Amino acid sequence: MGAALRIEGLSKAFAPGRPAIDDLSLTVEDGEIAVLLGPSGCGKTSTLRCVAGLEQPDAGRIAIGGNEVVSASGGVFVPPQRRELGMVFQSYAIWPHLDVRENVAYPLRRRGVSRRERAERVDAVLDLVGLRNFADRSVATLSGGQAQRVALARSLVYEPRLLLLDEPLSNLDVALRLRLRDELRRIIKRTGLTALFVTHDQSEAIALADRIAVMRDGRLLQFATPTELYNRPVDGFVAEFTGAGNLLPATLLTAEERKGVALIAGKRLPVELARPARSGTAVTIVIRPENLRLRPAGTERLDRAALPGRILSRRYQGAQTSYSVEIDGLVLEAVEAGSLPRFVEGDAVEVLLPREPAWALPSAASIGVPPGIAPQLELQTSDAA
Ligand SMILES: Nc1ncnc2c1ncn2[C@@H]1O[C@H](COP(=O)(O)OP(=O)(O)OP(=O)(O)O)[C@@H](O)[C@H]1O
Repeated sequence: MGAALRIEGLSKAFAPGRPAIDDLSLTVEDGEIAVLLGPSGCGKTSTLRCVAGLEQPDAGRIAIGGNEVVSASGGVFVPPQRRELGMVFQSYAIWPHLDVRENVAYPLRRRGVSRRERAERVDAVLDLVGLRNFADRSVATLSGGQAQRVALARSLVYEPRLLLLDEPLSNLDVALRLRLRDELRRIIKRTGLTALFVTHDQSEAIALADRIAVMRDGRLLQFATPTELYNRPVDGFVAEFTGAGNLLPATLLTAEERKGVALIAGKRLPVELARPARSGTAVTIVIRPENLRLRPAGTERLDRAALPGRILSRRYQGAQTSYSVEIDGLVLEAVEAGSLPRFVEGDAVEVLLPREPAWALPSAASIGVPPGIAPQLELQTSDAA
């Protein structure tokens, strides 16, 4: 028994020279929810369709549960109906002339499952998706969220080897989408199924996934847990695509292996390096706005991690307020939780940098600080503790 899903060297081009999928490799473990995340046109749906057997790749291999279903070079192509997959799409695709129970029972009827077993399995799966009381309702009378749960129940009822979901929540209103995404994770986890889920919505990916695969231009940039991805993005694109982030230019004062100290707005900041780099190298520091703290200027002794600044603008968002803060020529974004904003435009504030080392990416260009400059820069910090 191999991994639940193994994709190796997958490539597909619909037009010459413009690959929709570009040498993509990905392994999804048994019982894992993997999410393909990326901007429109990056190749998420094409990848899912290759796994489903709705598209033939130009190169690469796909194995489901250890069984090869596609090998472009080996001439293997198992048709979709023999891959034992569950599929849920944006459009619910349920039969309008059948009631809820008949819709969910349909795949079992097609597989020749007995009437009695059908009834038991349909009841169990309707319980799971919270639609037991709707079993005899016509699907025409259901809300969007209920209809999508019927589609989900129908794809779960025959216990597929792999569940494929393509933006299944995107037709629903915001409140329902948020509720159903949490429910969806709970339901999939209770069945123990392996799932591959496509979305362009980073908050949906973070809430649903065990691991997220970020794609751009057909390529896989990073495949990692939501916390790893959010806190240790491999590059600026992943950092920005996974949520708001401050990408700040800085210079490494010291560096050893993956640890270092960077100079940012005249302050020394401990950093963790995405890739080993030498002192004097230009880096980009990634700090999430919610990891910065604000306090009124002059309330306490200016300590090592506090940067004096001024509020440029604020955006009140109800549960939180976002601030743009100007610090020594840099503009930082900071977020404060709570429904009452504490600062107004023009306020003098201090920005407290996180205590734990900040994440530093190699910058495209190194500014190459000449030897001897770094110690001088260090002396400029008012309180180099
Ligand atoms: N059948 C097709 N014929 C021609 N080009 C296609 C076809 N399907 C996809 N493409 C192209 O391949 C690229 C990847 O498309 P794909 O649908 O996989 O992206 P996606 O990441 O799922 O985007 P979205 O989030 O908008 O659905 C796009 O440039 C798209 O235009």
